[in-house]
Amino acid sequence: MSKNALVSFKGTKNINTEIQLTGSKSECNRALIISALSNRLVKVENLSNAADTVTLDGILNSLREDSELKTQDSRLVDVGPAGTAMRFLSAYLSAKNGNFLLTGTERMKKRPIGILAEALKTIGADISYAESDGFPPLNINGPLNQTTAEVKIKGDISSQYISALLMIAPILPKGLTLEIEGELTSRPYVDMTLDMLAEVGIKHTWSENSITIEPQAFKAGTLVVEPDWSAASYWYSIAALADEAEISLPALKEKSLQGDSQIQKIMKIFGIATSQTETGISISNLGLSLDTNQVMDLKTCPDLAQTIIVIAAALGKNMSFTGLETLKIKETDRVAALQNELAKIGVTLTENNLVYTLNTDELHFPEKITIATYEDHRMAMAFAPLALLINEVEIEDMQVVEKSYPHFWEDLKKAGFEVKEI
Ligand SMILES: O=C(O)C1=C[C@@H](OP(=O)(O)O)[C@@H](O)[C@H](O)C1
Ligand SMILES: C=C(OP(=O)(O)O)C(=O)O
Repeated sequence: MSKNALVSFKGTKNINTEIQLTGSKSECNRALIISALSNRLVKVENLSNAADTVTLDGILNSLREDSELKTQDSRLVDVGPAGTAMRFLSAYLSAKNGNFLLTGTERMKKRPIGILAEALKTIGADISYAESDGFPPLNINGPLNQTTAEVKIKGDISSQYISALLMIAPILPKGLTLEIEGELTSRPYVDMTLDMLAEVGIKHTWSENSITIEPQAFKAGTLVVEPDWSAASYWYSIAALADEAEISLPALKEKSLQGDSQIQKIMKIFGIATSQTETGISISNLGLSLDTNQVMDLKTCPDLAQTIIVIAAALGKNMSFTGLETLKIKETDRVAALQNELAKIGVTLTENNLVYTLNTDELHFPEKITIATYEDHRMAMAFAPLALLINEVEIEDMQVVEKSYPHFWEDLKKAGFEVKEI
């Protein structure tokens, strides 16, 4: 039986705390794949305890043991709800020797992968869809026999397809040239992939829409993972909804590989200041609010969307947002989930020509609300800070946070929230 969290905050809403966040799951999952591709020449430091990272690490370790046993049977590889693991392993396993059935949760079977699978087939991979065309599970028979280095790939559905291909490019006999068609979504994640590859000696060229990586060897080294900026965003939310806040987040860097570090800039409009300290970053609520009458484009930081939209709603800002299209194919349809749950505080989020606008004219805070989480960690973490404004916030299926931030509830308690498991 899954448990719910009953979250409340008694007394003055002053938050003064230091929170040690776990490593970025995006950086970790790249580091693990790169380490495996380099035959462990590349080491990883500060591995996250995010369930998605633990899952990928476990899979890569067991594949390594299996390959020592030289099993010929098809191996079942189950990533659960981990999108990056599904996409990165599709490419990784295509390049490896063996037969695999790559699968995940029921939701994973509804998250498209056809663009990546077809690109892999173009370069010579042997992949077929085990259930529905274009979706996991995938049958993969590796290693691929590379026929071409050139592949066109749509950029506007998920950047994970592109990162997956870029990581295997150095070990392919012909390397890869990806021609990205349409607008590239979530671009900072592609930059992160290329930056991490560069750290271990892999060069690339990016000219107009084409990224090329020649066959080349990984250099020995250690990829040190920074704490997770997407997780940090919930502390910005807490700072914004509190009366006063001073929160230290050790080991985070103002200039980060993670695109979600742009939360620093975004939150200025809600009066939250960030400063780099010797040990990490520190955020504080200055009590000022800047102009929120702008349309905010979230295409480069989709994982911040729920945090920012819930903050704006709770502060009564009728803001507009663009770049939310990809939210529909994440852990849940995040737009629908936001619409359902914001309705519980009288807020609507409506779409017109791909512009989403909040209407907070009927905003109200009941004594208690119960938030459904739709198997989405970010629904739980984006809504829990409302306990600073609402006496009791019940978050359904509290363990959902494990996907990226297993200590979330413990950290809330540390900051003075009461969290009861019910
Ligand atoms: O490459 C990555 O680590 C990620 C890319 C993004 O996905 P899309 O590129 O599908 O938007 C992001 O939402 C996801 O949480 C992690
Ligand atoms: C979308 C996410 O993850 P993934 O695509 O890796 O499942 C996320 O963490 O918000």
